Amino acid sequence: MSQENDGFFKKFHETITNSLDDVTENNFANLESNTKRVSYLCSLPIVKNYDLTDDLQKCQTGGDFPVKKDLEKARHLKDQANKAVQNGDWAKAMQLYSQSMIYMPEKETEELSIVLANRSAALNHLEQYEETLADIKRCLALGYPRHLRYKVYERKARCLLILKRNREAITAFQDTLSALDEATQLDKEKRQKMRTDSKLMLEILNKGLVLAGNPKDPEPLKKIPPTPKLSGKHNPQYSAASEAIQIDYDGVRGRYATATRDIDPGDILLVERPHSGVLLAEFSTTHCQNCFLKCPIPISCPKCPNVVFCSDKCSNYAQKSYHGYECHILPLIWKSGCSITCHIALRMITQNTKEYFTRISQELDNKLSGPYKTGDYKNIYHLVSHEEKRTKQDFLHRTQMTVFLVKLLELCGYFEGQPRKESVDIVELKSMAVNEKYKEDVELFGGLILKNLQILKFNAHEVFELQCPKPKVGKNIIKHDGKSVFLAGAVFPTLALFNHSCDPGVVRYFCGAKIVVRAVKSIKKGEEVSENYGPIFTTVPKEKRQVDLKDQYWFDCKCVPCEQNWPLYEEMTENYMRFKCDSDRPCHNVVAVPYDTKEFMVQCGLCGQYTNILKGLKALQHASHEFPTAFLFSEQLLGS
Ligand SMILES: C[S@@+](CC[C@H](N)C(=O)[O-])C[C@H]1O[C@@H](n2cnc3c(N)ncnc32)[C@H](O)[C@@H]1O
Repeated sequence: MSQENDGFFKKFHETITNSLDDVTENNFANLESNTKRVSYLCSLPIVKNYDLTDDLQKCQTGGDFPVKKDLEKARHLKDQANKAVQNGDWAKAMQLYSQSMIYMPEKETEELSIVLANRSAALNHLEQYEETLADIKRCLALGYPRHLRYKVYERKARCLLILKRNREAITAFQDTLSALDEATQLDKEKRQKMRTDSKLMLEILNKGLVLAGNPKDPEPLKKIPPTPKLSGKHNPQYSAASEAIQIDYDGVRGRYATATRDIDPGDILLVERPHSGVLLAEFSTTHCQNCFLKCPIPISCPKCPNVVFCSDKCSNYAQKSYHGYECHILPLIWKSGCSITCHIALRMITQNTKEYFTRISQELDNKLSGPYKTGDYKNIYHLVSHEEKRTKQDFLHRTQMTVFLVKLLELCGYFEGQPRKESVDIVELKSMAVNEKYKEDVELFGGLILKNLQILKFNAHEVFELQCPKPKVGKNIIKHDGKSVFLAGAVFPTLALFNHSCDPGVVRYFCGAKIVVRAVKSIKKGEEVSENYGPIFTTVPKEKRQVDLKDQYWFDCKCVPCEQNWPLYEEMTENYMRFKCDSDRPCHNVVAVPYDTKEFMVQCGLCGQYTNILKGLKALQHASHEFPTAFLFSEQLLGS
């Protein structure tokens, strides 16, 4: 994935890089800490005085980039939705009301409540009863006009009836009756009819409840699929992982996972939510900003039209942590063209308070102790960053990104400890200079962001959504044309402790933002449990795998397929079986044997020794019984 796409950051990077003289570059290269690197770059006049005005003006006029709420647009969309209702197109109406809601300014509470009430009617027609109830709750909370409330109470009562929540339906019919007293604009006859109907329903429901022995209402339906559970108990030290895994260490490979017991194919070894995860800009109004689930019935942000949420829970969480700040700067992040990695590095800060980092800053360099928790930034801070191997150019580039991200933190109010009230005008980012009064904040948060950027290169994962159009059903087969779509980037601190193999023991997939890691083969107690960072031996030649892994993750892969030079799938013909040379001499050759051979001792073409193939055949038979599809799928790490 490319580091940046076109945007104003690229120009900033090129200008600064080309303007630094040798002395300044050497001064920078001699700095020994991230804090010093950021402070130094921030103090350079060329950086402080860098003028962004022109670039930003261009951004503002370039295309329909949504930045602020827009009452006119919201009203237009509402009118369109009303027309769709008249045509009986409830699905279109639902979409248009959702769009209207996204653009409606927060202060237009009554109009917003009407849009929500209308959307609840569309949802009711679409038989989305739980969602209808949720919108009714929201519209009432926003102060839906009293003289209209009878409509939503009656709708609520009928939804609850369908959901067999009869006790709640009784309350809703009672509310309908009370609301009818205030329905001043409703035709007298209609009002009377509605009153009679509601009373009748109350009578039937009350009698029904008594006859049934006053049963409790069923629980509301939950639509989110349950997250798979770990096989066996949680590891007491690494609670996102199963007890079947432990984390070991050696001087060459660093930390890596090993099996504490025999692991079977299909075992779930890890289920982890991201420490931080960021949705790509192109999915910001189709998927939940917080959990990445698709949002056919979105909830909007009260302040900006740039993101949507799938539920009040996700919305409340995001508003209270990162989105309160990012609401102001998201358009700037996207327009800057900086990578998703930069955004995750920033999110790792905005999701926690300034006080949190100030409090833990003294402990960050201490050795890790206590349970390893996904939400604990201290664990992130200790992930591999290969700081000692970095070049001056690498530091310079990442420090420039940091300068920009620190500026964004200033703009959104982070250094003041709370999100700013008024929205940021894009031209406020006139230069990269940060107010002198935030000098200490620049040091602390600049240092952390620069560290985050280094860590993310080796430890972030791409988050995918599996998109499956309707399966094609043929004679005796069901064919899915599913494809993985890159949706977001995230860092999973426990999974980040797994090392790579070109013949991995696990695959990973996603349930919303949570990652699930399952074994794809038998792994014996004491063996390493490796994941795959992208290149797999079956499809990528050894030379390319070695180069890519060295280039992106800075290690020499010595996994078995690399050491023994296993062939690609396409190089394997059905006419030959392949066996590792099993001679007593150290030989890495793979011996090709015709499948119809009558011999069981075959001679290696390299060392001349003989290998007994019966042992290998037996192992092969055993493995194919246990788990025939070893390689379900594997996605790349984010590496940038
Ligand atoms: C995601 S981290 C894996 C955990 C890491 N070993 C640790 O100590 O935290 C990726 C880094 O681990 C190391 N690594 C991963 N797989 C490796 C392997 N097969 N052999 C040697 N080092 C490996 C490399 O330094 C790589 O940049």
